[in-house]
Amino acid sequence: MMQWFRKPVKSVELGESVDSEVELSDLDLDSEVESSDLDIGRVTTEEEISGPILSVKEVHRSFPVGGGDIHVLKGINMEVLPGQLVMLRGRSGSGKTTLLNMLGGLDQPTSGEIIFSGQPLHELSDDKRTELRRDQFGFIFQAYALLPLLSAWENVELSLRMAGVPPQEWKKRVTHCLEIVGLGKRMFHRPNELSGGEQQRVAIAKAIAHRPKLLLADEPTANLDSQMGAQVMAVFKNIIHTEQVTICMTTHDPTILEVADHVYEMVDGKFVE
Ligand SMILES: Nc1ncnc2c1ncn2[C@@H]1O[C@H](COP(=O)(O)OP(=O)(O)OP(=O)(O)O)[C@@H](O)[C@H]1O
Repeated sequence: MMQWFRKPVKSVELGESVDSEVELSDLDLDSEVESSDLDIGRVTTEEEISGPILSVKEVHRSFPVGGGDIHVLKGINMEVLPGQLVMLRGRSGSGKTTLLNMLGGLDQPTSGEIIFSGQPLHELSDDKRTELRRDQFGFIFQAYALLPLLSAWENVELSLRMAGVPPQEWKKRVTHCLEIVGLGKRMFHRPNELSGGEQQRVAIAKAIAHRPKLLLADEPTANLDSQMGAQVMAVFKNIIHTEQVTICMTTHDPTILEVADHVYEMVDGKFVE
């Protein structure tokens, strides 16, 4: 059995510099987890001591372009442990999104292995990968992917409906998810009645509603100012505890790196130290 340790991380300060658009008191972080828990000491589960949730071995990805091949990923190796927040950092075009798509089963490597919770993603049929994505993965993209005519509540409910969660569970789960992202008082607002940071937090609630094991986020703070970005990161740290989710995300933003358990620096399709 492999034992692992969490690197102590600095949590995002939630109580400072409140701006007018976002009420930080909305963040009900203390209802289920003490703020001090954001840094340290939580109970290690059986799964955590049993090894990585995601294991990537020698992954390459090429795309056919104009009669030739463009080699985008050039031998990626990584391991993600349950409950970690892992960031992929690198310049535009370095291959971050290509890798994230692969980790989420949206694309297949040209060669190499991706093992998720013991299952070889790279060998699964399209149908099996679709099923896995629906049940065990959550996705957050830069553009919030919220339906503009639906309220925050309805947007989150829709994702439960699509995941096949029984209707009698929707109300409790939608309320819970919106509360843990700090939107208990904004549940019936439509996206255009919310700030960018709030919309991104609805997108997080939507992505975790069906209780995924792995959350994949592509530049989740890219369109946000630094305060809103910090709030999104605080929500990420919180849901790792409350929802037992593992998070892999891409970023350009050097100011949020300190909340990561591990940062992989990507240059031209490879990780560098
Ligand atoms: N389907 C594809 N066909 C051809 N080339 C592709 C394809 N997908 C990605 N690429 C190329 O792979 C390289 C890496 O793209 P990728 O989107 O992964 O970079 P990135 O690091 O996420 O960049 P950004 O930070 O700008 O989003 C780019 O040069 C891109 O043009």
